[in-house]
Amino acid sequence: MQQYHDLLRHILQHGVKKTDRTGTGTISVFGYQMRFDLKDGFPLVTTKKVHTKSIIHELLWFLKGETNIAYLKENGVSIWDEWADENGDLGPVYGKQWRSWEGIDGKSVDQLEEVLKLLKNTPDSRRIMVSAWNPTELSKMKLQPCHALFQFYVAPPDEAAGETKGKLSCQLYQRSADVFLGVPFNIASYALLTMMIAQECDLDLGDFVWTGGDTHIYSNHLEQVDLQLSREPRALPILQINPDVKSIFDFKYEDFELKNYNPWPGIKAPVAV
Ligand SMILES: Nc1nc(=O)c2c([nH]1)NC[C@@H]1CN(c3ccc(C(=O)N[C@@H](CCC(=O)O)C(=O)O)cc3)CN21
Ligand SMILES: O=c1ccn([C@H]2C[C@H](O)[C@@H](COP(=O)(O)O)O2)c(=O)[nH]1
Repeated sequence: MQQYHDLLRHILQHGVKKTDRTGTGTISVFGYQMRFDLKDGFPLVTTKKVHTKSIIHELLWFLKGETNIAYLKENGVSIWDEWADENGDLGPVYGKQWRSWEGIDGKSVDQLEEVLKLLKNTPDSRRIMVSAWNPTELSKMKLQPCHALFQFYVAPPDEAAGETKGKLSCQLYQRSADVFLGVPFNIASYALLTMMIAQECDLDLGDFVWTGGDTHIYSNHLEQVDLQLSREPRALPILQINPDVKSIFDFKYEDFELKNYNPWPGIKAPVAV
C-alpha cells in the first residue's frame, strides 16, 4: 500500500488548510488518483490494523439495498451509528440508490443488475456506471454520498499471452475523502465488490482506480498520520471468496476469508460528524 502512503505525504506537502462542514478543519488537496492491480493482492492498508469485518458487512448491507443500520448493529458494526436517526434510518443513501433508484415514471432502476447485464452481454460498453448521487433525494439523506460514482471496464484477453478471459477494472469517483479513516475502508470495499462481480461474470481481475475530489486529512488525525508514516508497509494479504457463489447478491460474511494479513497495530482516531 505504498500508494496510500504516497497520498498521505502528498497531502502533508501540498495540502491547503481548509474549514469544513464538521467544524474540525482539514488539510486538503483537490484531485488525486491511485491505481491498485488486484492481482498483486488485496489492497488493504497494512501500516495500521483495518477492521475488515466492518468493511465486508457494510458492503453486504449496500448490496441488500438497505438504508437502516439494524443489519449493521446485529453484526456488531457501528461505523454508521452517528448519522442514523432514532429509528436507525439514514434516508435514501447508497443501498437505495444502487438497487432501486426511483425514476420519474414511478419505476425504479436496479443499477447493479444493469451493470451485471452489460458486463455479461456487451463488456466493451463505455456506459457501465452506477451513481449514488441522486440530486432529487440529496436533501433526504443523513449524509450525502461520498463514494458517488463508479464505472467498470473490461480489457479483452491477451490471447498471445494465453489469456482466455477479459479483465475487469473499476474506477471510483469519491467527491470527498477522509483519508485517514474513510479511504482505507473505501478502497477495500470497492476492491471486494470488483472481485465479487468478476466471479459472477467469469472475468479475471484488472485494476481498481481510486479518484478523489476534496481529498483531506482532518486536523485531529495529524499525529496518527505521523505515526502511520513512520511504519514500513508490509506484504498485501489475500482475500479469498467462496468460488461456489455465482450471484453477487448471494454472498454471506462466511464466504470471505482474509489470509496473510499481518498489519501493524490499530491507530485510534475520532470521526468527524
Ligand atoms: N468524517 C467521516 N469519515 C468517514 O470516513 C465517514 C463518515 N464521516 N461518515 C460516513 C461513513 C462512515 N465511515 C466510517 C466511520 C467510522 C470509521 C472508524 O471509526 N473507523 C475506525 C474503527 C473501525 C471500526 O470500528 O470498525 C478505524 O480505526 O478504522 C470508519 C469509517 C466512513 N464514512
Ligand atoms: O465512505 C465514506 C464516507 C464519508 N467519508 C468522509 C468524507 C468527509 O470527511 C465526510 C463527509 O462530509 P461531507 O461534508 O459530506 O463531504 O465523510 C469518506 O471518506 N468515506
